[in-house]
Amino acid sequence: MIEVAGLSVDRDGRRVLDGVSLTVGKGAWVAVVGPNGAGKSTLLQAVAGLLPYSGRVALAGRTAFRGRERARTIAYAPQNPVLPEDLTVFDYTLLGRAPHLGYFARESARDRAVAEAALARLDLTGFAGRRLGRMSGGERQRVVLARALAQQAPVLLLDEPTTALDLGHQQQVLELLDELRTEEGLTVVTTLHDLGAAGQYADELALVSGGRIAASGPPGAVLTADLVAAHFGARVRVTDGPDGRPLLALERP
Ligand SMILES: Nc1ncnc2c1ncn2[C@@H]1O[C@H](COP(=O)(O)OP(=O)(O)OP(=O)(O)O)[C@@H](O)[C@H]1O
Repeated sequence: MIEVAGLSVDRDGRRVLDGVSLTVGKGAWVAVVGPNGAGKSTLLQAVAGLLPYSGRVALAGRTAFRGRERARTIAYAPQNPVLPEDLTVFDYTLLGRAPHLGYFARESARDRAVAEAALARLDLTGFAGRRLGRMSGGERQRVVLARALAQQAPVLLLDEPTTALDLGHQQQVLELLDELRTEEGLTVVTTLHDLGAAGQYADELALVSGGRIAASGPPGAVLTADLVAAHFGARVRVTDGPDGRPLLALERP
């Protein structure tokens, strides 16, 4: 579903991604992990077509998109979105339907139903009439995810979708993404700072470090104490969980 080959990106004249290659199959969940400034968000933005790059990015075999076609293929939720403070939660979520509307067309009853369903999945039904400027950080983050879901694109690119969420909502969002890919065949790419969550949910991890892919593969191959020490400068103990997925615990140096 996503094929990235030899992807390089320069920002302010500095190479921040250098020859990155990554393949994500339909229905797969790849977690992009790595230290601060490694290039994770840049990778997602380039795949979403929001940054100029060199190299190849193909989505469902296509490299060129016209108009709103890309937005019908990919829903992207940024790490730090700028939200219009006066817009209501419902109207913001409804913006996710824009790629499906004809020019000058109004949203249909079905578009409104899709937006309502997305809000319900993120526990936000009671907030539909609230203005975005009056929401907490975690509530706003869930609204951004609701808008991405309302887009009904087959590929979800989510930059740190759980950072502002309390533990219960983190689990809810991660379970929801798992359900979307296993039951509806969506392809999911997330950046995740929480390596434990990445190891529990993704089927593959891509470790980005210094603008390159330093390691990739199933969670057990990437979440090793040595790789975590080498790329994050952190000391962790890794054990096998009951399902064979790695469990990480921080160890004091
Ligand atoms: N708008 C920008 N203009 C110029 N340089 C940028 C911009 N955004 C990010 N960078 C630089 O590009 C590099 C990669 O940044 P990026 O945001 O992709 O990292 P990241 O891995 O997502 O980091 P974090 O974990 O801190 O979110 C960093 O060196 C960063 O300073």
